[in-house]
Amino acid sequence: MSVPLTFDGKVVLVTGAGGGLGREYALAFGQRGASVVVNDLGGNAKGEGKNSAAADKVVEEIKAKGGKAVANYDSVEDGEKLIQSALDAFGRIDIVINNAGILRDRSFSRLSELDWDLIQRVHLKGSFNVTRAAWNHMKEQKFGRIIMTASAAGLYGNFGQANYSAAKLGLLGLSNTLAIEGRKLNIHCNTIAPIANSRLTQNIMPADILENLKPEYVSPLVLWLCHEQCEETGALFEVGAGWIGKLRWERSPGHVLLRKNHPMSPEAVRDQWDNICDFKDASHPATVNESLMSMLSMLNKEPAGDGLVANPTSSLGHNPAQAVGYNFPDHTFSYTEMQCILYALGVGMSTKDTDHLRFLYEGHENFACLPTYGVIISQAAVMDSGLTNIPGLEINPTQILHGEHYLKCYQPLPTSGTLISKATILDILDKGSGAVIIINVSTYQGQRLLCSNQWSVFVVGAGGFGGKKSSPHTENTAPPPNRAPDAVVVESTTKEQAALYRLSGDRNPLHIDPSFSAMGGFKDPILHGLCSFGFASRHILKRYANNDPARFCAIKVRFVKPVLPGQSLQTEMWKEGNRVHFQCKVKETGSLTLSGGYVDLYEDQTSDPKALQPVADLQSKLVFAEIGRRIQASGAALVEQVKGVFGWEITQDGKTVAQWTIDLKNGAGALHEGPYSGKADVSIAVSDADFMALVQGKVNPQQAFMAGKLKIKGNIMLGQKLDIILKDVAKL
Ligand SMILES: CCCCCCC[C@@H](O)CC(=O)SCCNC(=O)CCNC(=O)[C@H](O)C(C)(C)COP(=O)(O)OP(=O)(O)OC[C@H]1O[C@@H](n2cnc3c(N)ncnc32)[C@H](O)[C@@H]1OP(=O)(O)O
Repeated sequence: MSVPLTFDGKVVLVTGAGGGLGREYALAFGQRGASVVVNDLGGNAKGEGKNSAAADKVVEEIKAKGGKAVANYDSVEDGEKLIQSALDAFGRIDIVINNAGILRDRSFSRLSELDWDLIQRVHLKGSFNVTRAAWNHMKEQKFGRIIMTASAAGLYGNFGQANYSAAKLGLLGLSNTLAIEGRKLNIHCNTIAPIANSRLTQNIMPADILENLKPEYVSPLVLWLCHEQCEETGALFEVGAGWIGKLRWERSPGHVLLRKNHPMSPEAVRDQWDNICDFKDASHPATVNESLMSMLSMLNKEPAGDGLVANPTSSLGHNPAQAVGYNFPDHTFSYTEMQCILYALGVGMSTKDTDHLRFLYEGHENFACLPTYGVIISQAAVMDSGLTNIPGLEINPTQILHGEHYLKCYQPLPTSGTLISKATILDILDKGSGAVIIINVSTYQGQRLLCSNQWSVFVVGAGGFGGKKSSPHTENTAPPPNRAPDAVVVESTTKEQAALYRLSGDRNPLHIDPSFSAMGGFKDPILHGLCSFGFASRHILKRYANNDPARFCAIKVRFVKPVLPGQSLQTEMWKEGNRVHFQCKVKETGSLTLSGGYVDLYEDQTSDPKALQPVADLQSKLVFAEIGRRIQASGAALVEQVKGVFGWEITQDGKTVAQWTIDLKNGAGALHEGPYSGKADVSIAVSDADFMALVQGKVNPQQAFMAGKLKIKGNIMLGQKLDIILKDVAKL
């Protein structure tokens, strides 16, 4: 035998409980252990008069059966008083049954404003007042059950009941939203439409069924919906004569009328009327999101271009030009080795590739940060302050796509540190189908510029504001040479690629939340553009720069089509001097996703020392800069562990004129000098004469170092693993 449902310890308020359905609910709750507040004003069906007898009688009935009950005679318009009765008598309120109601039936032409107002005040506002007074108590105790009473007149309409129908369907709307707001608080709200013996039913139902329209056939549903075991919320039931049915919305698949070259017009609606009203393949949206998504899925079936929905309502705000020159607040970004590793995983690196280990393992002797991590640092400078708070701009976040990107690296990124970024809106372009916001971000470590980024943010549907079409400030893409690619790499992204990539910082819901991406016009969340960019750039770094981050100078690309997590990326590369042109396709579909891309590489000095260019007249014009290659040193076994390659570059008028590298594979005696303590910032010391000889390529830097003519100066702490970062080049 199943366990009976009881309500011990629970306090129930039933409004309009002096007779009919309300009385039945009150008795049933009382019988099953609940403490009951029996509310009834004691007026007649039209809401006239007052009489305490009805409520008192029900209280007595409950008590006679051993139950607990008190009476309340207030109008539901004074909701606070009803709840106060429950608190005064029983100390809490758990369940509210909004049942009280009156009728003022008249055909619509005779309906007065008073008829309208009275009905709204008792049914809709009364239920609101009572429920709101109970809400915070339920919220605090994390339990609440609420019933709203609608009616078939509200669901379907009924002659002479315009006021009543409106209030009854209004209660359903109220209940739907309370169910959403209460879900996390364990407050459930459901609506019932009891089928009563009325003029409506009298004409269409057989007499034996009408006899069965008894209140005791409704209360079991109400009790179940109010029990703590019941999970149902936000639902609507018709109930009567021993039958219970659940209702939901049904929507026809509908028909998209707006197409390229086919404007919306009343004639188009007329011509498609049958299709609009055809319920074959109907859907049953239960939430706003579901409703929107099924609508968008219809739109996506239409050829609106690249899977995107035309969005004629998107705009860029009242004064886009005002935003040009806007400076975002300076942004501080701190990160550790772990974030470098997380980013490397996010752009598809794997321990399956042993040469990826230097980006995935902080203990690796050449552990490094991928150069494209610079995009994450720069993005935070914009996103942390937000694109939606810029004076003059009003951007719909669901319409933002990454259009193009340019990254220039001046120094390899440290594997941890605190960097400062400065971001500015450089220009805003009107591209017709969208607006492009160009944002420059420069990232510094102290005073040294490490990298700069140029973001082209495409706001779909926000064009046509009369702005300029192009900007002299933008870095341009470059088409690939007209020949078959020199190299092709195909690599699969995973289904979780976007979920993993976003952990590095780009939390745009477009890449994870189906309802958000649906609002952007996509069937499924799409991969971050910069994730595909990360894949492609490391394909090039591996193929043409031996995975050496110090050789990565710059990258530019346009995002032409979205990629879905799980699709494979095919990077096609063409080498032209120090520039590697590239483009990326989605292998499964063959469509181009990254176009006009290029990576510029710094000269390779490690493999070909002879490539060092002698420079004639540097004496007074040298600008020193370090290229920041890192050496790892650790503890007692310092000599063996100080391995690797380091180097620096010299620039003249902002251009690189010489780069040197030194291989420490054979030991680094100079590091043995001095007390090993303190910080690990070091500099290079070299004499004037040796310096010029080095610059002119007359001396091999490796030999100069081994001969002690080139020294590393700085302190190292024993017993700790350290990154030695070349800070400066100093002349002795
Ligand atoms: C700093 C923080 C900012 C954060 C922002 C980024 C946050 C991220 O989380 C968001 C992402 O990662 S989104 C994913 C990556 N991006 C994409 O998938 C976009 C793919 N591209 C498209 O869909 C279309 O190209 C599309 C929709 C962009 C354009 O298609 P259409 O509207 O059909 O345009 P079309 O008719 O081809 O061309 C019209 C004019 O626009 C120019 N244009 C086209 N694609 C562009 C693009 N990708 N970038 C910039 N400009 C672009 C065309 O050149 C043309 O202009 P003109 O007439 O002057 O030649």
